[in-house]
Amino acid sequence: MRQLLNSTFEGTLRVPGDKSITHRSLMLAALAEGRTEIKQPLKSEDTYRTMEIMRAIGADITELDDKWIIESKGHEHLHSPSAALYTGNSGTTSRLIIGLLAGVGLRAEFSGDDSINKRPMDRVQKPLLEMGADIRLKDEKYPPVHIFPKPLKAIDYNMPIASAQVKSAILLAGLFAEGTTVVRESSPSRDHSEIMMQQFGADLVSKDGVISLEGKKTLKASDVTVPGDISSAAFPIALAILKPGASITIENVSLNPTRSGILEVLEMMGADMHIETLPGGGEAIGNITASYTPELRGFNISGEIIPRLIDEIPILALLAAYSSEPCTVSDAEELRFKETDRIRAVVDELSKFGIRFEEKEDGFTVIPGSIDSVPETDVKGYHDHRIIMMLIVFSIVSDTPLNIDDSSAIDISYPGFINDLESLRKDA
Ligand SMILES: O=C(O)C1=C[C@@H](OP(=O)(O)O)[C@@H](O)[C@H](O)C1
Ligand SMILES: C=C(OP(=O)(O)O)C(=O)O
Repeated sequence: MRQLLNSTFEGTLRVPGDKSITHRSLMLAALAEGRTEIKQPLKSEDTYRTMEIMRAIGADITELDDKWIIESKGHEHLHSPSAALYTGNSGTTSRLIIGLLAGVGLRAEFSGDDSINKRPMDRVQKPLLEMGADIRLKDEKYPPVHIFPKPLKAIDYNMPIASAQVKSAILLAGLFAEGTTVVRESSPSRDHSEIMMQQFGADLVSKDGVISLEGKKTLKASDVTVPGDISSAAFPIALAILKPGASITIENVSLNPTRSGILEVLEMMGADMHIETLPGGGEAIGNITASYTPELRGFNISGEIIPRLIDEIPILALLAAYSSEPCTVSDAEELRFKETDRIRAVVDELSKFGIRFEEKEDGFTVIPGSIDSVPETDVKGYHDHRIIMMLIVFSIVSDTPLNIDDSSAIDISYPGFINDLESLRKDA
């Protein structure tokens, strides 16, 4: 990483495929009858956990260089796994497979790594119990999760939190339930499951925050081309904005409005950024060019935008530290239930450099003007990919080595991160 210091960054990049879309395409391909090609999938720790689980329940998956081919005889031919499943560090795998396994009517048990085994699963269990599922949790909240086969009936569910993982688990179960499953959201969370279920032939309508899905319909295989992940793109974009002389274009990245809240905040901050939308159906895609912006304005975000940028808040905190005005994030208590408590992690690590925060239960305010000199410092990554990549961007922007205890978790979502930055490096 030290080779990235004292450089500037210029050029064009394609970030790896979208993690949320890759997980869902593996799951829907396993449930559908026929052959699905997933083009440009994200090959990362988290998506391999989903792949292994789809194999363990009977999907036939071939990995080629630039695509995965999934052949399945449909959900009726899937079977209970012969051993306990492992979801690693992946919240999306863990939450979504509860809905999928209960929906198909399989018997299974799973747990994950130390972080997953501390993340709440009762948020998914609750609506599924209402559907008639039999799901048991450790201490009524955590993995190991045990799922037993039971017939399901549709429910009408008001989402108590904005969570695409909970919504998707209900919809995956609803595919096989008797009746019409309805999910009501007050703030829109990412809608990849809805878009992809429609593509695979589900009878699903989504309008004004109400999603209705008819149960007991057979899915048909359908090819998926995975766009670049805007959550991964956020790191080189932030680098471009903060690093004098930098200008980076990210091509072919998801611009789905339920994911692109970060771009709205960068506009509020007055970042030098140009967005070009590309034609196509389904998921919105485009190219983003971001360039060094010497003066950044503040922001104050809360409410409906939060789920649309939830994974970008660690890197937004770094951008906020370089702003000339206060920056406030509220209504983001969900950050405390991610790979680590991301509010604590951001505040604890960035405070080491004199960056001043007012921490709240549901977010923080960053006080302007607090960065002056950045000394070489030991920092912690908490085995959280988003925290680690934020710290790496900070190190590069400040031209200061930051000694991160362990960077291996980058592979959870963006295995080629350092190489991609290296490819953009121009010696200063
Ligand atoms: O459904 C998904 O693919 C995801 C939903 C979000 O989690 P929540 O549903 O817990 O908000 C997000 O933080 C996570 O990275 C991926
Ligand atoms: C929170 C994340 O993922 P997951 O919930 O799938 O572990 C993330 O990718 O930032």
